[in-house]
Amino acid sequence: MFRQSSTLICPFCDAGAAYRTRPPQWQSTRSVATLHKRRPSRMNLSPNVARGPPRLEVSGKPVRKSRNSPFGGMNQTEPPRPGYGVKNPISASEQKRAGRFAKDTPDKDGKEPMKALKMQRALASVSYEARGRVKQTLQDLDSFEQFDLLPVLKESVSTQADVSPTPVQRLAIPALLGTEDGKRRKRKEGLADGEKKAMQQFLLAAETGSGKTLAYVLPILDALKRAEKAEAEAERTLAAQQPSQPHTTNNRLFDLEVEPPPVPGLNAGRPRAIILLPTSELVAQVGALLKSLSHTVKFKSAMLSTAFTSTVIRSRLFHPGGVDVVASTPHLLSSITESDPNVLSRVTHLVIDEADSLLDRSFSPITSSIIDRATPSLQQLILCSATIPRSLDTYLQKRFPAVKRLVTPNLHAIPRRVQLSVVDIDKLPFQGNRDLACAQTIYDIGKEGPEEVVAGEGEREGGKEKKIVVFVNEREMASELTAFLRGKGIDAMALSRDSEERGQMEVLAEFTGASIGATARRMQQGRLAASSSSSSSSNEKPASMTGLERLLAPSTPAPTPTSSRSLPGVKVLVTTDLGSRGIDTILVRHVVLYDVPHTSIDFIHRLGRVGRMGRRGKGVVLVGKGDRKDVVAEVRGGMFRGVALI
Ligand SMILES: Nc1ncnc2c1ncn2[C@@H]1O[C@H](COP(=O)(O)OP(=O)(O)OP(=O)(O)O)[C@@H](O)[C@H]1O
Repeated sequence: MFRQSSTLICPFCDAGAAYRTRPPQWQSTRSVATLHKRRPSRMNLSPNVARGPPRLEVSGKPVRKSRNSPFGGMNQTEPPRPGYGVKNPISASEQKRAGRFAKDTPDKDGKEPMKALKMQRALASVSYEARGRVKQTLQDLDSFEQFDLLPVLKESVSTQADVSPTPVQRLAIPALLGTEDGKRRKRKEGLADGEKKAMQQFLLAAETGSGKTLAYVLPILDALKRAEKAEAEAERTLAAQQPSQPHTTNNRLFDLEVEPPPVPGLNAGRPRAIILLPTSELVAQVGALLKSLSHTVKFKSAMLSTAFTSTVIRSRLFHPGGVDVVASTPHLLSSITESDPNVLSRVTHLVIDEADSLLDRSFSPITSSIIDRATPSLQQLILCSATIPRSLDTYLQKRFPAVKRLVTPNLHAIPRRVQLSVVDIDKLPFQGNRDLACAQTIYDIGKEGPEEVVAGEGEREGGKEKKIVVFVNEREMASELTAFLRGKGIDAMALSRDSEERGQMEVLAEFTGASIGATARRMQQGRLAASSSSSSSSNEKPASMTGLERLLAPSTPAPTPTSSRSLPGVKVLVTTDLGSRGIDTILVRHVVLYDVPHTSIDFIHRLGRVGRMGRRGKGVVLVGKGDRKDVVAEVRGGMFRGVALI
């Protein structure tokens, strides 16, 4: 029964008859039933029940019946809204808490959301359509023989890599040679004397460990050798065209014969190609590749970095025999060119390797000034990177809008052959102790079965040991964690900007498998010269010490044998971002991310130390309370699906 102002509506009356307030006979339901000559117990539903309750009105306005009452859901004449009452299997907040925030399922637009990574707005996007197009064009190239490279270069490649070219090499080599359309090399004959071809600009972007170095080194060497040949031919032609002057000679028979002054090496201090790299370690790595190629291709290379003394640097750069290719850090090269601007006067090829680092806010002014000063003679500017951050993308659009982008189909994707697992440090037994979780993870890896053996690697120095790289976000943490791990009986070494530069090459060589013989010896000589010129401090250690001995020597934090445990056959490198860029850690199968990386760029570079050149690899990320579990989940989801991170 509904009370409406002073009107009462009878629930038994089909017509919904209204009565005046408090009629005497409405003392009870029974009396009402009697009034209508019906028994409540035999009540039938009205055939008009589907019409719904009578429309209630107050002062002519409809009144909404509240559903928030025990009978609110009764007598519904319309179906409830779609999905009403259907239990959501996992609510959005539940999913978020569980760290699996619906990243594996596309949203309603069919796009992969990657919401957390999107928030970071770190990487420039490359359309899947463009990737697909590139993939198709690369299909037919499967041998170095198909490239228009000089035969001597093709031969030397077979000593470097006895296999087929990688996608980035298939893409970049023809483009840099100018033969990507299948036509013959474009010659410069059409140019008038002194006229210079417009500088070509390339961005070479491909996944980590995919052979980018060889992809730009081979075409550069090819160009240098061809230019050298062309110059020699031109000189010969010029000499042949010059008329012989017998009369003059006869007339001067009694003149004093004046020898032309000795021409100092024309190439001394004026390289034709320069490769800029962000760290001394990378200079050494690329320098080693150049050195090995120079044995067959015959050219002169020099590596310049602060790991060498100024005497060594000068003697290399200004060697009377000349220098063709220089690998250097930007700061060092910039300071050299301040005092000797001619160093850049003949450069035809300039490579900015790890361009995302070298053109970021900290490096950009110095790198840009080198580009500016080299531009007058430059034929090719090659930017090379494993990631294209948005900042680099914007820089290129503004500064080099004509840059040709050579981007491989798998750019920004961490390969599926790399597995990423997660260790929750808040759970037992770690209870938030990240150091302990890291040590236990290393022990777990150490106790796993033997590693996949790759042909040739077993013979390399230390090839049978397990190599693990641990990445930390803060460089102060590198030495702290190293000391902790040593205390737990783990053979750990630190590599960060705080570490002594001495010994870094030797430390890295244990993880890259690089021959530390000649290169390290040269670096050692450079360092020795430096140390002898500076006042010897009590911290100086004998030069004969190996990298490990140096690290273990008293001036560095000594390993505290607090643990009776030990983990033989495992070597650990604790490093920062310094060790994540470009270092070819080909012997490493495991990476531990002690901290959750700040951006997807860091994820790509750090996990890129494993899974290089088709190898398998494992990554373990330690996550705790304050960490971005959503980011980790998205990266894992992306890796699982084999899609590019954003
Ligand atoms: N065609 C090839 N076949 C097999 N191995 C190759 C080939 N080209 C290069 N390599 C080897 O692959 C390894 C990785 O090469 P490189 O360091 O140039 O990779 P990258 O793409 O520059 O990596 P990053 O982005 O980490 O700097 C090196 O050990 C190199 O010798």
